[in-house]
Formats: sequence, C-alpha cells, structure tokens
Amino acid sequence: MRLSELSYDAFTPDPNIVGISADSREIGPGFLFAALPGVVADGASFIPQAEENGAAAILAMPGVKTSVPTIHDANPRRRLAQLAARFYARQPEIIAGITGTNGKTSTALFTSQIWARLGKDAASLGTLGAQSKAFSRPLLHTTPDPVKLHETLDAMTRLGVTHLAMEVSSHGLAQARADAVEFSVAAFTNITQDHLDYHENFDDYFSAKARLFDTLLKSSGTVVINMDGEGAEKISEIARARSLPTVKTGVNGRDIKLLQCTPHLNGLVLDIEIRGKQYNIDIPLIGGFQAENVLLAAGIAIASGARIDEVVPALEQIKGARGRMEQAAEVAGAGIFVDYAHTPDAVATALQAIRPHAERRVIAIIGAGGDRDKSKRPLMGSAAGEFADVVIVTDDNPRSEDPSAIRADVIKGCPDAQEIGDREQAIATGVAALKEGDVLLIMGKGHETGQKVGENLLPFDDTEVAQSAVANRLKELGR
Ligand SMILES: CC(=O)N[C@H]1[C@@H](OP(=O)(O)OP(=O)(O)OC[C@H]2O[C@@H](n3ccc(=O)[nH]c3=O)[C@H](O)[C@@H]2O)O[C@H](CO)[C@@H](O)[C@@H]1O[C@H](C)C(=O)N[C@@H](C)C(=O)N[C@H](CCC(=O)O)C(=O)O
Ligand SMILES: Nc1ncnc2c1ncn2[C@@H]1O[C@H](COP(=O)(O)OP(=O)(O)OP(=O)(O)O)[C@@H](O)[C@H]1O
Ligand SMILES: N[C@H](CCC[C@H](N)C(=O)O)C(=O)O
Ligand SMILES: [Mg+2]
Repeated sequence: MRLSELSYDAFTPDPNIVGISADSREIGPGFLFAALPGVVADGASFIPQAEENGAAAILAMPGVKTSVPTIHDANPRRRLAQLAARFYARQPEIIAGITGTNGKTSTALFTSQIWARLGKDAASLGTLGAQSKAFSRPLLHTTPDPVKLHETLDAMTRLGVTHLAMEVSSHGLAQARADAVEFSVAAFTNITQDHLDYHENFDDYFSAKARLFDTLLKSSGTVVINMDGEGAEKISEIARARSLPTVKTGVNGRDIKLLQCTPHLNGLVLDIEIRGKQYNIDIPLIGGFQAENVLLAAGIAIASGARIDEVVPALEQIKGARGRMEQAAEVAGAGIFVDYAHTPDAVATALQAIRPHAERRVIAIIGAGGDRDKSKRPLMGSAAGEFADVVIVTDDNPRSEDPSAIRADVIKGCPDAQEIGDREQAIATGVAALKEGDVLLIMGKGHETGQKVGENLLPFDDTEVAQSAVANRLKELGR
C-alpha cells in the first residue's frame, strides 16, 4: 500500500509500504517505522538504525529529522493505531471491549462462549491470547501493540470471526494501543487499586479506563456496566453525558438484576431478573464473584443483539478460565485451588469466595510481582491476613527486584505469615499442612507457566506443582 493511501496525506516520493513496526529491530526494506517516545527510551533515537534496515517511511513527533518520507504527528501513538488499522483492513463486525481491574479475562471468555452457543463465530482476545474455534495465538500483552492487534483482528476476521470480546488494559488505553478498534460495546467490571507504578495516581488510572467509554466506543455503541463494581456510577455518568444506551447488571443492576447467589460445592445458583422476568440458573463456576462476570457477559451478548431467551440457557454451560478458582487437586479431604488474584481486592474477593468451600481452615499462598505497583503489596498481605486462617508468603515473578524485599513488603500487611521464598517449597508446605475440611488457595499465577526471575523465565505451573506435591504426600503415606 502506498504511503499516501495509508496516511491520507500526499507524499513525493510515495513509497510502497510493506510492513509497520514501532521497533527498529523489526524493520526491513519497505517498512514504516513508528518512532514513539517511551518510558525507557525515545524511539526517535532509533531512526538511524531503522533507516539503515531499509525503512521506507517514518512516523514521528513534529520536528524530528529523518532522511525518508515522514508523517509528523503530535500524537504518534494514536496515529500508529490508525495506520495499523488501515494497513490490516478487517475487523470483526462486533467488537466488545472489556475493561476494569479484575474480571476482564473471565468476562471476555464467558462472552465468547455465550456467542458460540448462539451459533456465532466468536473469539476472545486478552491475557490468555487470541482464541476462537479456528484460531489460536498467544499474545505478549493483554492488549497488544496496535500492529500486532490489527494483524490479529485481520487474521481472525479472514477466518470468519464475526464477534470478538476483547480485554482492554489500562496500559493499552493509556498507550492508545486500541485507538482504532471499532468498539460497538464497551463493558466495565470494576476499578480498585493496581498499576500505580505506571499511572501517576488513582484518578489517572480511572481516566485511562474511562477512555474506552468516553473516547473509543462508537457513538452508536452500548455501555454495559457491572453495577456492583467500584466505579460503576462514574462510568454511568460518562454514558449519560454521551447519551449512550446502557445495560446495567448485578445486585444493583437494572436490566439484568441478581436477586440471589447461592454457592454450592460445584458452582453457583443464581436467581436473576431480566426485564421483569425471573430465571433460576445453575452455573458450574466456583466463586460468588463469578456471578458479576457471568451477568456482565450476558449483558454484552444482549447489547450486541442476542435474544434473552437464548442467552439465559447458554449461561449454564459456561466454563471457567484456566487458573481462575480452578480446582487443581484434592488430598486428605481438602481441596486445592489455583487462582489469579494479584490485586488487594482480588485477594480479598477470592479468599471470601472460597470460604464456603472450607469446613475448616482456609490456607492462602500469596506473593506479589516485581517491577509492578509496590504500594499494593502490603494491601494484598493484609487482605490475605484478614480473610485466610493461615498465610504463606512466597515469590511471584520477582523480575528485576530482590525477592526478599518484595516478600517483606507483603508481610508488612500480614506479620503472622510464614515466609517461604521458593514457590515450590511454599506449595509443598501448604499441601503438607492440609487436614480434612481445609482448603488451600494458591494465588497470583493462575494460568501462568513460568516464574520470571531477572531476565529468565523459569518453567513453573502452580497446578502441576500442587499436583506433584499431592503425589509426594500420598507416596509418603504409602498410598
Ligand atoms: C509500561 C509499558 O506498558 N511499556 C510498554 C511500552 O514500552 P515503552 O513505550 O515505554 O517503550 P520503550 O522501551 O521506552 O521504547 C520506546 C520505543 O522505542 C522502541 N525501540 C526500543 C529499542 C530498540 O532497540 N529499538 C526501538 O525501536 C520501542 O519499540 C518503543 O516503541 O511499549 C513496549 C512495546 O510495545 C511494550 O513492550 C512495553 O511493555 C512492557 C514490557 C510491559 O511490561 N507492559 C505491561 C506492564 C503491560 O502492558 N501490561 C498490560 C496489562 C496490565 C494488566 O491489566 O494487568 C497489558 O496490556 O499487557
Ligand atoms: N468481578 C470480580 N471482582 C473481584 N475480583 C475478581 C472478579 N473477577 C475476577 N476476580 C479476581 O481477579 C482474578 C483475575 O481475574 P481475570 O483474569 O478475569 O481478571 P483480569 O482483569 O483479566 O486480570 P489482568 O489485569 O491480569 O488481565 C481472579 O482470579 C479473581 O481472583
Ligand atoms: N497483568 C498483570 C499480571 C500479574 C500477575 C502476577 N503473577 C505478577 O507477576 O504480578 C501484570 O502484568 O501486572
Ligand atoms: Mg486479563
């Protein structure tokens, strides 16, 4: 595609653009290089390298000097998103964006499962990668950079996907990664503390999330809100200010109202009311909070045109996301669950949700990630201290930080916790302590298959480690 066609600007010469990247190391002959100012580096300093690699055009901030045809734009991130959308032309007909601190992955997956039950060619995109019936690809980020994102949207649309439920992270929103995605539905789970290492303060974090509703959602779109989540009222105000229709879900909802949620051993019974009619459904998911995600997903399906009488039966078929309140094993009459809680609210929510499954003690294993919001660590610790009977603090992706310093931050919130840095040993200790009626909840890594230590990603899977700890315990008992 010619540069002029791609950018809607006149260029002489007008090179043919064969690819786009914001990373000079990926530039080949005929590529457009987007020189973006970043947190660590200034992309403009890599322009010579990009030109040496054959860049045919550059996107840069006004005033940046180059030797090839250049698009100057004061908002190069948004412009990159627009260029990527034009270069990779196709997007699914219906795209629902889902944002919030906790519950995005679960809601996205549930939405695509509901659509699939209704016979739609549906996909989800986010922390677990991009997946549909005919399409599966892992992704580095929850919301990928615009080039990867639009290449993925184009590829899945070519394979027939018409309905996409997509997670939109606050980093993705702040960095305009999804600025050219055509969202016809925008959904909100909740907002509580996370990522205050990146966003200056909570208001900035909220404003990043709010972009999905006040800027990215089409003016013909619909806003779907979990009214039981923190921040719901503010999102309602944005919808009101833009005169956008809303679907409100939850105990405090209006369109899909949760009357009662009764957890049982293998799931949840929900009494709900939709537009004046009552339904009683049994969903096979552990954790009362999942009711919020399921109803939000139902709201998204309805907002995108599905019929209520089709959506309700589909809810009973929903399958949980890998590593979210997932039972990994059982030993000595005690259940072992793996969960992805990595924020203070999620730790509190997950521990409260597992309580009805314990006749005796709840034992919690937690850690906090390195190179992430430091201020959330003691809050995660105190949530664990408050809602578990026994807490073991361990490592969870220390990345470039000293793991013992991270543990010390967490332990500030739960001074009675046992500290076992080695995660395998921590899990083995938790498993060894289990007695009949106890529950062990291993939090923070969920579906992850690695432990990031420095620059190394060491293989680590909580579910597998828990299962082998159980096998060892049984072996010791001679069974
Ligand atoms: C804080 C953050 O989000 N940073 C992301 C961002 O980095 P940046 O813009 O600051 O990049 P930089 O390193 O300063 O470099 C500036 C520019 O120079 C370019 N460069 C750099 C080196 C070089 O040799 N040549 C070159 O061209 C880079 O490609 C970049 O365009 O853009 C990079 C390229 O796309 C991302 O890899 C990087 O993700 C970092 C690694 C990251 O860890 N991000 C996480 C926190 C994240 O985005 N998480 C959210 C989910 C969070 C959640 O909800 O839980 C996600 O959506 O995944
Ligand atoms: N509606 C909810 N309210 C509170 N906590 C929740 C909710 N849904 C999920 N959680 C907690 O958050 C964890 C992560 O869930 P999920 O992966 O769906 O969230 P996410 O928003 O995609 O997270 P990430 O920011 O990592 O992408 C779960 O394992 C659970 O502990
Ligand atoms: N999307 C989240 C995942 C955190 C998972 C946890 N295991 C950690 O490493 O902190 C983040 O990148 O902050
Ligand atoms: Mg996610």
